[in-house]
Amino acid sequence: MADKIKDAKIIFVVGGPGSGKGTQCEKVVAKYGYTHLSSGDLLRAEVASGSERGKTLQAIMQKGELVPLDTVLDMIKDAMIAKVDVSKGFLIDGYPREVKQGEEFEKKIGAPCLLLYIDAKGETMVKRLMKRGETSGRADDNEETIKKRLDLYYKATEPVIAFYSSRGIVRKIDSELPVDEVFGHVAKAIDGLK
Ligand SMILES: Nc1ncnc2c1ncn2[C@H]1C[C@H](O)[C@@H](COP(=O)(O)OP(=O)(O)O)O1
Ligand SMILES: [Mg+2]
Repeated sequence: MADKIKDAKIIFVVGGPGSGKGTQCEKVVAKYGYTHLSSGDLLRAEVASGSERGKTLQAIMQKGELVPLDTVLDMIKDAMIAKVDVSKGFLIDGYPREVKQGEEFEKKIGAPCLLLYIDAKGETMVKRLMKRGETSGRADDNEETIKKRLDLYYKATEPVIAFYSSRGIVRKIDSELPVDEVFGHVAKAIDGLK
């Protein structure tokens, strides 16, 4: 099983909260038959299940902090194994948040062939999240937590981008554009994969 995952295409999708990662991943799934795994969605599903682990996670996420590395990674790996036979590849959305997470992912699962850096301005992300908060029901889509998530994002993500840039696999995507135009650039990056 683990070997099969190694043969699959793995794309990291990185960007701030509200930058449009989920929106673009959905479109990639529809066009390319990839499996979309959002670390945030996996964690929220665990919270919704009401398990003990879910309760601990909820407390961390409500504060806008990062969940322990091994927890996220185990959840991603389990989800990948479940889908490996029916996927053209995997979109790992919202991960890695830190360089260390990326290194652990490669040790336990495999190496990414592409990192899509979904880039929007801070003010744009806040606006989109406030709007999403009206309907998302997400405990972290409120103004105070949004600010914390953005601060943490900027601190933690810049080193991640630098790390993978040095490998030449980062494609920066301007996510200020309308959704379909953003997707045009995303599709170009994926079509460029061998
Ligand atoms: N290019 C774009 N232009 C306008 N709105 C966008 C956009 N991409 C996403 N949105 C909207 C959809 C959501 O309500 C909100 C956040 O998008 P999302 O895909 O949930 O972000 P993320 O998964 O990165 O947190 O912004
Ligand atoms: Mg998302």
